[in-house]
Amino acid sequence: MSKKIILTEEAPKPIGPYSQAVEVNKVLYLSGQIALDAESRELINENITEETHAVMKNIEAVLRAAGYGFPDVIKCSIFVRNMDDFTAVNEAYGQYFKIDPPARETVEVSRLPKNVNVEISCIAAKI
Ligand SMILES: C=C(N)C(=O)O
Repeated sequence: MSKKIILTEEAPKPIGPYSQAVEVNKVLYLSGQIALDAESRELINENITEETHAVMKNIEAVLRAAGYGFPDVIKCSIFVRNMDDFTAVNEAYGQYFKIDPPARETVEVSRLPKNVNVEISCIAAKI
């Protein structure tokens, strides 16, 4: 069994005791990403569409650092602070998964780190 910790400057540094991603036997477990800009560490949250795209950009950076891409993603978990954002989040998120989208759940939660509106984690695998 092999285990590799992924850390890239192209995505935000972890804001707690977790790794951006951990790869075990060609399966990549990504921590939840929020819309923090990797360089400025500022939140990108003018609106939920922009925020969701910023989250996906961070996910893409972590995937890329590990040698994966969106087509390798098999499962996502979406946490939103307001389920009224469901449609807008879907519209932005869906642009990254146009064919055979990953399995997924979307859950409304009372609060998220740094009071963001959306956090997304995922699992990718080299099949
Ligand atoms: C942002 C996170 N992934 C966390 O706090 O766990």
